[in-house]
Amino acid sequence: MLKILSGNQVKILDLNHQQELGISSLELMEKSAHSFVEWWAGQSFQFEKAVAIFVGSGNNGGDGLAIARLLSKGGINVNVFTCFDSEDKLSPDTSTNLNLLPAGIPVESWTLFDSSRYSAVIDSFLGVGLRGELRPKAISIIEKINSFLGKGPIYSVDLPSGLPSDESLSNLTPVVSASFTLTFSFPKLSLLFPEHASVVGELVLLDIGIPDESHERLEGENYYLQKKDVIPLHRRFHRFSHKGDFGKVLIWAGQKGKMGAAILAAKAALRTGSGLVTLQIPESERQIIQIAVPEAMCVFDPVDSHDFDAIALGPGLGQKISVEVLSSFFTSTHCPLVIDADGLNLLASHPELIAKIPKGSILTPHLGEFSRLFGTTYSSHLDRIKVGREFCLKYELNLVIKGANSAICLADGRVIFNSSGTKHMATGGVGDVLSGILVSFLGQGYSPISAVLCGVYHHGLAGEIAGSDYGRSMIATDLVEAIPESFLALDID
Ligand SMILES: NC(=O)C1=CN([C@@H]2O[C@H](COP(=O)(O)OP(=O)(O)OC[C@H]3O[C@@H](n4cnc5c(N)ncnc54)[C@H](OP(=O)(O)O)[C@@H]3O)[C@@H](O)[C@H]2O)[C@H](O)CC1
Ligand SMILES: [K+]
Repeated sequence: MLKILSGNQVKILDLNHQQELGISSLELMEKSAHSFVEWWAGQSFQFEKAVAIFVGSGNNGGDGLAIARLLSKGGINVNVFTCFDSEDKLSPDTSTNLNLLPAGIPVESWTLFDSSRYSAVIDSFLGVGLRGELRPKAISIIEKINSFLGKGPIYSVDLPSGLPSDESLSNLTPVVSASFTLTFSFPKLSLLFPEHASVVGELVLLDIGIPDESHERLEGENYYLQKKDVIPLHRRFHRFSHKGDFGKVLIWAGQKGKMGAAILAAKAALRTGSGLVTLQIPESERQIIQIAVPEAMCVFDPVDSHDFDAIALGPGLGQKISVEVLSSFFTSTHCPLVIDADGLNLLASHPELIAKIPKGSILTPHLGEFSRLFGTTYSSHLDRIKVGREFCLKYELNLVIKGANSAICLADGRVIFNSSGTKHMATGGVGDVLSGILVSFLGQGYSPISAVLCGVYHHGLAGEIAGSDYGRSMIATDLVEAIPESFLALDID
């Protein structure tokens, strides 16, 4: 799995890579520029006017100069806008790239940029080298770049200029508001925070040939979950496998008027491959379940939890369950649980029960549920993750902080950011689907860590698949129906 390093570690990463493979920093910059231009070529852009490229004096600016040369070579009309006072301020590789720029490319001061004359802007002013408060001139440059907003796309190189790589900003005013951020080697941590979504735009990770192992050798507990990581975690079944091998799961969910949550969770568990799904629901609501999900069984009284391989608790449940019932359920249950929605709200009201939850269980709060569970509203994702991580280490639980790039805090102290998903998943019932997917993997004998990684990744991928068909019209049922395609995309049968 790809480790997410800090901005300060980028220089060490590059140096190690250079020493091991004999690649110079200039060659690495060239690779970065090539990866950007290859991505660009795959987008089939049709721009009528020129592309403006803002370049700073550090290596982020050097990337921009190399990109300018390569785009121009490919027939694209580019103008370079320099964000430095004198050439002796340039980093050595940036200076080399300025000298390599073909004579025909106009090079002007950033002050002369007229937003009406360009079709697109590339922002390679500041990258991971930003330190401390932005100086006034840098703020003016960022405002100049942002004067292009509404006139065309802004492509930020590595980071939107002004965004620190590892901090959470409460005020995003002096930050470039990118349409796309194309980040090299690993996603910088701050690109994954919900409070920065408006300046990051679409996030694209570009490979510049530094292997995952080189990242792994450096300190850090944050990781980025990708398709290649998830494939080997799946259990393989054979032709003699029977429905018992695929697990017996219980979903304790639903109340009058909220049976949709129970239906979505049950359907998701079945589509993820559960052999037997039982719903624990109020008896008055049984008909809707038997009609909507004929494959599922229903029970109406508390059951013996030993009969199940995994249990999900919470979707549409309401909060009428007594603390005594919940306490004895946790104490008598030994299989891992998935706790969501009202299950989390019950825990928020009775935090003394948290220590009784079976180890390895998975809690899946969205940001609102997270605030209730931890008793504070966090505006900084960095703070949220820190608290979540300590919680998981203390109680040996796993936590999925849901959202774009869901952050998964594992019981072993790692924090894993998911790469799959789409903005179209922000619709009712999508969380219930995740509960069903997770309990299904747990029931199939996956370890809690494999279950949470596979589950969160599939959920996002199914969302992408359904989103590509339905766009903003996507509903949670479409996501359930896309689960089979997400298995096909990973070649899991
Ligand atoms: N492995 C990789 O990912 C590679 C990434 N590359 C690119 O390199 C940059 C990092 O380059 P670096 O030279 O370390 O730093 P930057 O270009 O991001 O920033 C340096 C400039 O920032 C100015 N600065 C710093 N702090 C401030 C501030 N508070 N206000 C205003 N300006 C600031 C600094 O100016 P000084 O006057 O302080 O020197 C520099 O101008 C990375 O992001 C990638 O894009 C490599 O190309 C290949 C490998
Ligand atoms: K930048």
